[in-house]
Amino acid sequence: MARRLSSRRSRHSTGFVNCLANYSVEVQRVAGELLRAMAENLGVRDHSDMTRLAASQAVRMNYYPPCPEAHVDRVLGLSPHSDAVALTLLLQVCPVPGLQINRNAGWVPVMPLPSALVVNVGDVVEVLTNGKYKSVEHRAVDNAREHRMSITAFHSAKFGGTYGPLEEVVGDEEARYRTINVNEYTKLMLSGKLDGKNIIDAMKIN
Ligand SMILES: O=C(O)CCC(=O)C(=O)O
Ligand SMILES: [Fe+2]
Repeated sequence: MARRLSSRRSRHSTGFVNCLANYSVEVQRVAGELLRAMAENLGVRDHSDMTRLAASQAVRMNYYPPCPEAHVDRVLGLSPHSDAVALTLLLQVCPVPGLQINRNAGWVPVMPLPSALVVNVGDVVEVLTNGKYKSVEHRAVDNAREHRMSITAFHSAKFGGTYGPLEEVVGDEEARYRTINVNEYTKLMLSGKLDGKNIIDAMKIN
């Protein structure tokens, strides 16, 4: 009996692991394609200047239990922040709304659409494009009666290179952000807390 249970459990977890592995590969491919399209849109000749921003990936599952105290002034699922990575692809797993973006100083809900991915421009894309693409500040609110789940796939460059405004994009303008090595940037990212656009503020020149 115990053996049957454990083999069933391992069959289940194999299914889960395979499913997650396939999902992460496909989503990483989509992130690369989106970055390629951005490069083209910005006139960046070597697309790899942008596509390298999807070379590494981290996947996180967010679970928000029902919260009777849910009220934006008292309890939040996730505090306002921009993603400090390059590009986030987010799947809202449940039909329960919760994600909101900051637009014109107000919070706008992003309603879940079945099978649709939400794409969040992250701080690293803002830096490389010298602010032509801006990272989006967002937050998650809890629901009083229903639980909610989201899966976020964060994309960044591999360690070893640098993050800084691309010369081709800056052109005759001034670079508005510092250039920093990826390892240093990652330390900065991991040492900070979720607090609005604090990382991009630290990257701004002046
Ligand atoms: O749950 C959500 O919709 C937002 C998740 C999020 O912003 C994050 O994981 O960084
Ligand atoms: Fe986020």
